[in-house]
Amino acid sequence: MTAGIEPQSLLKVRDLAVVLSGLSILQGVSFDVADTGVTVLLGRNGVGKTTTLRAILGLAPATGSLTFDGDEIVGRRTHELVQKGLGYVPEDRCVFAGLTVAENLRLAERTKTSAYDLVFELFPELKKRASQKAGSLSGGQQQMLALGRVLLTENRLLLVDEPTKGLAPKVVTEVADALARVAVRVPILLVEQNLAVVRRLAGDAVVLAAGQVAWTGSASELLGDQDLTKSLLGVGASIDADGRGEERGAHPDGGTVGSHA
Ligand SMILES: Nc1ncnc2c1ncn2[C@@H]1O[C@H](COP(=O)(O)OP(=O)(O)OP(=O)(O)O)[C@@H](O)[C@H]1O
Repeated sequence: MTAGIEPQSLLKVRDLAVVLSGLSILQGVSFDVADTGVTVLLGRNGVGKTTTLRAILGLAPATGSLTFDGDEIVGRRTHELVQKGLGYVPEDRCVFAGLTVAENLRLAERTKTSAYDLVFELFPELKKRASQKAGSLSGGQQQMLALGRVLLTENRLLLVDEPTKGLAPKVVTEVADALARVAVRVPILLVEQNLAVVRRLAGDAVVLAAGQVAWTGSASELLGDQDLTKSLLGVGASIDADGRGEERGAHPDGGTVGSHA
């Protein structure tokens, strides 16, 4: 960070509540997303991380307050939020397998001045593979295509859900490097279970537990405290072959967040 320039809040989440199928999924969630770098949303399986991203995007019915770039956006429709500069990379990436890389990118164009130069600078592989069917890309390449799509337009904030899930360790590192390059340009609210990736990327961390905020602070502070990490996330572990961990005691250098205790 440049001396004297403090990060500002780009998104203020206050008292966010979501009820789905009669079940209270989020109860009074409040946190800030800085206007630079990566803010990571952590928590054990099923605590409401994806629901939080979906509520911000107007994809889940929410009450409370969401102030984005100074405007109240709670209850706004998703297409309006996309026009305001919220970009979403969902967990399943949503690339069109039967279309080429170029066609997938073209579908994301919103203006004539789409930022292809930036996308190909960050992800040269996408240019090389422009005529390849997206379904035949590796998992990591598909993730880069999904990131490339949200970078084509001038988004103010990217919401990225578990981009390294199911990827091999080497590819996890590539995707983490890609996210680091992206985060220099656009702030990211990231749901990520792999703590090595969190350590590599995150500035601020928000930990959810059972639909509420259990802890906020810096990611390095959280991961530097093994007892805290273990109590909040039930972790840690060394990374195994598929990049996921298993619980073997608290070693937050690697490992992935566990299930509910
Ligand atoms: N449409 C729905 N109807 C009812 N319950 C839902 C619905 N969608 C999600 N849930 C429940 O809400 C809770 C939070 O789900 P969510 O996907 O937000 O958790 P998460 O923290 O992202 O989990 P994971 O780490 O496993 O992806 C879960 O118990 C889930 O079963």
